[in-house]
Amino acid sequence: MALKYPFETSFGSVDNKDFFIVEVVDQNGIKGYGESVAFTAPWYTEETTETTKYMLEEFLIPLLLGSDWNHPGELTRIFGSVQKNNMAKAALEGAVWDVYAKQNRTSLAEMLGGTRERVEVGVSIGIQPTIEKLISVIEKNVAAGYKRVKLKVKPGWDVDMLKEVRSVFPTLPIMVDANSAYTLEDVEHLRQFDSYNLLMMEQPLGQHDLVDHATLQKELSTPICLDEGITSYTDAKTAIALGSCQIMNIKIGRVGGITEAIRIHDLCRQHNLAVWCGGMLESGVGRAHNIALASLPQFKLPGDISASTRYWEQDIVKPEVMMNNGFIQVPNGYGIGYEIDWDVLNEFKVETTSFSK
Ligand SMILES: O=C(O)CCC(=O)C1=CC=C[C@@H](O)[C@@H]1C(=O)O
Ligand SMILES: [Mg+2]
Repeated sequence: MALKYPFETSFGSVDNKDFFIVEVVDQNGIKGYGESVAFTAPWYTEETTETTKYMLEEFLIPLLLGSDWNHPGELTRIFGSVQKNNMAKAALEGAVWDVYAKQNRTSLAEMLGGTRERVEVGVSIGIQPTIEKLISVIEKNVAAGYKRVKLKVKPGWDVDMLKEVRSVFPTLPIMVDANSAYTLEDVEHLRQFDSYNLLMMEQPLGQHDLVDHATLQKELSTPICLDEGITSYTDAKTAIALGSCQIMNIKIGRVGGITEAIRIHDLCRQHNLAVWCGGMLESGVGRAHNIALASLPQFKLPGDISASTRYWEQDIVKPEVMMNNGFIQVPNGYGIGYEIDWDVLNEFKVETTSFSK
């Protein structure tokens, strides 16, 4: 699916999202859906759309079909014989969770222990060609109702940019995401970010460098949030023990599924760290999973879960995901609470592969 606008980060630009939808059907014909969230190139994590497909076809689907289990919460253990490949695991596990909620005639949000009727959301804005263009993009999103803005930063597009943005939007809740564009040698430079009253600074340093993030957090008053650095419950436990961050971004795909995401949520709740739900430029299917997860109590900060229209001319779910005044209503229909719009999905479909028990 072509994005409405290219999404530029410190690593490069995404113009299209090439992904697949996993459909799981139970013995009674109940269908659940999951989405692979990896990109076509491995810049964000090591996975790509094609590695996800390979891991599912060769390992994860055969494991699912060949094992005995009663609850989607058991899949993390069953998939444990495959190392990493979290986005592949999450695509399948998410579809099973959807079936399970539908079998139990409840919404996915309720099944997961969600407590919110609506979730607060913000918008993530990529690097723009000019400051003027950035300011007009922010204006447009604020006018649409988004109340928190995340700005991508990299060396050369950071403090000067923030100074100008802050002069136009003095009170707007703003955060930045560096996708590991800095090192500890930049500490004096990064200290300047403290002047701009930022909600947080997301993943400034190396992807898995929890030690350097802990050192940096002691130097900055801006809270550090980890994204790429948290790929499991164990990472979250280590980051908390070291003081590597004050906030965590939870992405279902990055941590290997909903079950692991909830374990991290519960751990952060025990330690009083706020979490929020990150995005991967998903279609409506992945977005629906994010909305359900973000209804859990420790999701205390707005997530990167924008409306379908922010990225897509036409989404593959009906109704499309809608944002109203900075909030998305948590659907109360069974499962993910959105239907697949097959007319639209079939227009984008390249191939289908089926597996059965
Ligand atoms: O899906 C969204 O709206 C958020 C997108 C977003 O900010 C990101 C998606 C994927 C990789 C990154 O560039 C970035 C992030 O790091 O959170
Ligand atoms: Mg990020």
